[in-house]
Amino acid sequence: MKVVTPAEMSEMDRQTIAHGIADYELMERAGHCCFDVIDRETASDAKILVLCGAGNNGGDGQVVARLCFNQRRPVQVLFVGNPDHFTPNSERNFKRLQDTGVPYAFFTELDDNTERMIRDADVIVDAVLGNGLKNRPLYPNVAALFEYVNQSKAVIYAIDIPSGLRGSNGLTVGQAIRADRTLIIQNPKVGMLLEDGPDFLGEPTVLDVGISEQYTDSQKKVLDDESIPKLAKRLKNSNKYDYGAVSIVAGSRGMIGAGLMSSAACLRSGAGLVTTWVPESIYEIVAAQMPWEIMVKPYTQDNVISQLKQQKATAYVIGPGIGRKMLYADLIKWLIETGKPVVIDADGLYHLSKIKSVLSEHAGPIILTPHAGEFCRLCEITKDEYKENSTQIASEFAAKYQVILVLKGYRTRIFVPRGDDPAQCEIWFNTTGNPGMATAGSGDILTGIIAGLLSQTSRPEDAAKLGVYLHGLSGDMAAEQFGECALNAMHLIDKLPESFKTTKRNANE
Ligand SMILES: NC(=O)C1=CN([C@@H]2O[C@H](COP(=O)(O)OP(=O)(O)OC[C@H]3O[C@@H](n4cnc5c(N)ncnc54)[C@H](OP(=O)(O)O)[C@@H]3O)[C@@H](O)[C@H]2O)[C@@H](O)CC1
Ligand SMILES: Nc1ncnc2c1ncn2[C@@H]1O[C@H](COP(=O)(O)OP(=O)(O)O)[C@@H](O)[C@H]1O
Ligand SMILES: [K+]
Repeated sequence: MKVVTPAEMSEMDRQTIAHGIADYELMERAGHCCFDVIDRETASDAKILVLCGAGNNGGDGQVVARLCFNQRRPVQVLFVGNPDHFTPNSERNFKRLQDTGVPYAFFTELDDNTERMIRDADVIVDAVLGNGLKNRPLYPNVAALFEYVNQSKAVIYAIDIPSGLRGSNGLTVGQAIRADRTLIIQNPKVGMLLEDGPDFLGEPTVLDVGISEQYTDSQKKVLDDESIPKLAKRLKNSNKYDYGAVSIVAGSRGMIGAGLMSSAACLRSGAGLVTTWVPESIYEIVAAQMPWEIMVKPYTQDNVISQLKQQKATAYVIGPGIGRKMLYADLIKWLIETGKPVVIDADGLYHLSKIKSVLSEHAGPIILTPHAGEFCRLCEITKDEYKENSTQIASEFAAKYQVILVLKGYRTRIFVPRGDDPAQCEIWFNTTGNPGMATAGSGDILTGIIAGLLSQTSRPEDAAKLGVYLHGLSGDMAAEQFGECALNAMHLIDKLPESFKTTKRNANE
């Protein structure tokens, strides 16, 4: 399924209409689909209040109200928007609403009457602002209304997108409806998956109203059980060298756990051989704690490259827990020059940010796994610039440097460049994971998983996609067992076997 921007959604609407489905018919379908869900989930005597804007989102709301009324449900409409600005289809539905006899009122300000309407409602349907939201502050009376609605006890259903939430980036225009359920028309919008979007959305359901995603060339897609790549079956006639030898440069004094976690996750993800390189000063203690299967080797600032040269590796990791005291620029340059796949994470990204130009030319695949802060440093942008426009900036970065970018967050995105046009960059939005994973070491484990998979496939992007998906799935399984609060990074490693097994596409091992 594609993820779209509001502009791409509008183009899909336009093309679908141009190809023969009348816009009034589309609105009718959208309203019917929303009504079906609400009708199914709501007690027959629940008092329903539908808030309708002047645009087509409000038109969808009017259809819902009419259908509720026809089913003898207690329903009324509050118009939040100037009726002089009705779109033609809203206007047409307004006439039908009047003919049907649905009770309605016009909102002017938050007075006793509107407060009572909201207080009395069991269900509030938010159809004020949808895909046509513009990035300007709400009028103060509407902002006050939204605040009051958000405090109500009613179950809130948002149609298409919670009003006030920006479909482009998940920021609000200052205030937005905080929905319990969002009934998404046809395709998820980018902003539903980023920043505040998921918290305002509540529980989402995507409704198929017959708008076709073939009418957009959006390269943004949902990464789910259906779309994850498949690992090749292990041949009987194979040995450990067929599944890669990963060299991991990780850990420093005070941060020994990072290397342990990355390495253990890498091993669990199927790498044939894992060697972990640590500074001499922590060698003894790391070696004592490392799983038996993993080789641990010491290095110093002076001999690190010559040491690594002696060990044949099919993929490299640099970063988890390496800190900022030692110098890693030469090592990073050398790793990139080997032409082998390299995963750069955590403080590896800090060191990389000082020598970013080394990315300009590279032969082998590079996977970078920054969280938002690390990415901002790498791109020299502010947090606000990131929030406003992260999808565009990250596409440009991935295309410019020809790297696979794993941009971590609640819904981690994997950017896979296709040529040097950022518009062609594939963006995969992961669907697994939960806030319980916001815990120390969780990222180190992701890096290990990706490296382990990288050593078993010739398609690095597959390792990134599958790694992110399985990491999140392990997190969901751990949250299911322990709850989000008590979830620790090590639980993710414990759950890896189960997540590998239950992933449909890998279950035929
Ligand atoms: N055929 C189709 O296209 C289909 C569309 N469908 C539905 O239509 C929805 C999109 O409808 P849309 O394009 O009419 O825009 P919509 O979201 O109603 O908003 C426009 C109104 O909001 C106002 N407004 C905007 N920003 C504002 C702000 N910051 N603060 C305050 N007001 C603001 C704006 O005011 P104006 O800027 O004109 O003064 C105007 O009145 C989509 O989400 C889906 O539900 C489905 O039925 C399927 C078929
Ligand atoms: N709120 C959240 N919901 C889902 N996943 C999260 C959340 N916060 C963090 N994560 C995931 O946990 C990992 C954290 O990585 P990172 O910030 O590098 O942590 P660390 O450096 O402690 O290992 C990432 O994979 C990220 O996607
Ligand atoms: K809405």
